[in-house]
Amino acid sequence: MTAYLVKGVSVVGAAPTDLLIRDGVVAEVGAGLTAAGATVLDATGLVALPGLVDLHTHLREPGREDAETVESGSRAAALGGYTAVCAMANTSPVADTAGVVEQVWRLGREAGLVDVQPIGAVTVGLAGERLAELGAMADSAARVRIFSDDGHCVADPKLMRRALEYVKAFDGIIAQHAEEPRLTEGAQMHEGEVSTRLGLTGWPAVAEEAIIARDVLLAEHVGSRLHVCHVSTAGSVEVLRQAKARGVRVTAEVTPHHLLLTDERAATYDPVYKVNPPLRTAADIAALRAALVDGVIDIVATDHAPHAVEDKECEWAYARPGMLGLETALSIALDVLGPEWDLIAERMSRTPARIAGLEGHGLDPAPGVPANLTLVDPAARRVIEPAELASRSRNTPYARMTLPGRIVATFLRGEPTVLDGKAVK
Ligand SMILES: NC(=O)N[C@@H](CC(=O)O)C(=O)O
Ligand SMILES: [Zn+2]
Ligand SMILES: [Zn+2]
Repeated sequence: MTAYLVKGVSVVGAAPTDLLIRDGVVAEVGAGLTAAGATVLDATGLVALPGLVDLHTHLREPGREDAETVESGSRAAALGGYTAVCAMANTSPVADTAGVVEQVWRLGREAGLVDVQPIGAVTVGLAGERLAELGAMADSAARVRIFSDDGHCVADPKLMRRALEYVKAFDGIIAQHAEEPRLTEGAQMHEGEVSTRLGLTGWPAVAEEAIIARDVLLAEHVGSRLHVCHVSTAGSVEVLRQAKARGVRVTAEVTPHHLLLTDERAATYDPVYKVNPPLRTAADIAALRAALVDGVIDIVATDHAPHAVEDKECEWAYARPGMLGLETALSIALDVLGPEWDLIAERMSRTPARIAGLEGHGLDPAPGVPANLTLVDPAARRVIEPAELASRSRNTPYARMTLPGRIVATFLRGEPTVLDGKAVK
């Protein structure tokens, strides 16, 4: 195993120092380190962050390997600075049994680029009718702790209650895609001025807010853990703020795209901007940013949703919702938050690792800590070229945009997965 001596790096924004990475851990931290035989990396001007952790990734394997595989998604993640991702259950077949979650977990191990933690489905086939084998998935080799029907809402309140009760036994979490389906029938975009102007059926904010309000009450009643996926409205932030103030065990995520892009993008009719929940208004964005800073929203999660060309390059109404996120998330966070390294580390690494219970992740580089970390060049700017992405899909909403920040290197347990901005394997 090669040792790496990282010279002159700023650890989470602190004064420059050196890091010695050896035998899978950060062996030493301090100025003027030397180490015979170590590969020296000049990290002048670079910032070291704990490896990023994504609580919400769609890897599409099994079933849609043309859009993404565990391996291609893992490579995209590593290039984005991630060392761990949680893989959503809406694959084909659905990850609703011990067999499927173990398959995804094993594929992640074989790829060896990030730790892939499968999320299990809440209901059989995501159909919302009966609970999947939550206990068997929890007891499997994949040790599933987060369950989600993401892509669909667990709309039945009784089923949601039973799911929350069931996972309480092993301190599991239900991650809800909050969308009251009766309020979003035929919806194509955010319901508001722009949808009226374009004549497209709207997806009202209340469809999200009503489910979050219900679910925080259910979680409070049961005393169980709820996680809210891709929060997108100012009203949702207020519901979460009140719930947290009462001590409800709820955590919430926001995506990079909901922090940056508005519903005005739909006026292009380019389906790359079609996503669930839909892009909202500038006022929503302002509320989401403030909530991310004050902690009402706990984390940034990508909702990386790769789609094949035929599912995206078609008429808006027929296009699948979703956009890529892994390779651009850190850049969007930098753009939105500025070089607030401690906040970025908190929202993109430490807190998601803690929520998901991922051991060895989300820890700042320090002596003895597993070397799961990423090196960022904050001064670099890059033009996003879809064809250059490692994802098998091309549906990035940031095509040809110039974004700040570049991932220079990523280490997983002391082994580089990215060096000099390129994937190592
Ligand atoms: N976000 C999306 O628009 N799409 C996701 C599903 C989801 O996250 O709801 C997908 O699987 O493509
Ligand atoms: Zn969703
Ligand atoms: Zn999703």
